[in-house]
Amino acid sequence: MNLKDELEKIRPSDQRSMEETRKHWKTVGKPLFSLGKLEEAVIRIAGMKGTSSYMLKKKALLIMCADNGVVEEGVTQTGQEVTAVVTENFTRKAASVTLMAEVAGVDVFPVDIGVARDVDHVTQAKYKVACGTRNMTREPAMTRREAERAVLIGIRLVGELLEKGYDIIATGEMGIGNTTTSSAVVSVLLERDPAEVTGRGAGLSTEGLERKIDAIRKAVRLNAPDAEDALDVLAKVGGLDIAGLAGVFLGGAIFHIPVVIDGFISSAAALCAARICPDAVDYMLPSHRSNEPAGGMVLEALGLSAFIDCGMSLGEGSGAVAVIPLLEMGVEVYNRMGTFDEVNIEQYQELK
Ligand SMILES: O=C(O)c1ccc[n+]([C@@H]2O[C@H](COP(=O)([O-])O)[C@@H](O)[C@H]2O)c1
Ligand SMILES: Cc1cc2nc[nH]c2cc1C
Repeated sequence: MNLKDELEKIRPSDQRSMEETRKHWKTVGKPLFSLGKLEEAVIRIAGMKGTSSYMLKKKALLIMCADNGVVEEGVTQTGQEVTAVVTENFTRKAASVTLMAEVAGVDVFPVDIGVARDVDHVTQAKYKVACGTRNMTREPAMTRREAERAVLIGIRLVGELLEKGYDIIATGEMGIGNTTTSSAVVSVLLERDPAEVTGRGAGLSTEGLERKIDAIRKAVRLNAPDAEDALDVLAKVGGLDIAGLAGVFLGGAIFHIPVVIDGFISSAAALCAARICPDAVDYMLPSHRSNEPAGGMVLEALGLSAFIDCGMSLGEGSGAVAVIPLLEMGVEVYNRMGTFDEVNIEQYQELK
């Protein structure tokens, strides 16, 4: 698999299917546009799938798990060993998102793309690019080749889920230190000062937050990532989880499957994918606005608006899984609700 060849397969979403869906919504026996963003999502998914007639039956959550060398700089409240523990808990239904996924009927696929130690029962070792990244305040987090391998793994995993019959993919990640790498990536790509886009992650003291901002400044100064080259940014100041997820977003566009963005880290990956191939945004769906300070900022840069805003900052795919039932409800009304004629109501006129 070659990244350039894969990217050439990406086309914008299908306008005709979107137009048909938009037209049908106007005949559904309810006040026009009253399901708001859900109606738009149903229209956008039609464009992604290239048909106005579809269902969201099989739902998957892909969780990219990886460690980050920058943790050595004291930028996190917990040690990096937590990454492996939570990763293993995904396979035992003992993590928060696995309980949420059970409620939503979403199948969970944890992927060890770069956890520092070997983890049990997680998708095969073939996906592990490295045992964590290097400390970006001292050297590039990874080589360009490693970043590209992680992106290609993300693409490949989407292809495998398509073969298994999945209709929609939620994204998630687990990696102590990945809010530091995400803030670094976002600060470079959006040309923002690190202080504006950096928060407390999974809980950090005010002193720790200062160290985190300093570490990002140091890493960006030392590695000088090229803001015009998202793969360079990923390699120098990103992480294997972010690179893998960027691949998942690109994979959605290649295989015509909607991919749901989760929180801040997942949004940073979506931004990288959008910079690598702008048409990939057509295949992304937002979920929630993360409580990290730049959560909303990244969605805005992507031209997307969150469905829910409830102060979440858990990651793992929790926000993406939370909106799946909402999306299914939108599709259900679109497919099964009677038209004005069928429910004996005279059709409303669209206000001019
Ligand atoms: O998704 C988010 O918006 C989010 C915001 C803050 C923290 N997290 C989760 O917390 C971990 C990263 O936090 P930290 O402080 O170790 O960088 C990582 O495993 C993420 O899943 C996730
Ligand atoms: C316990 C724990 C669970 C997490 N899930 C996602 N990030 C996390 C960070 C910690 C510390």
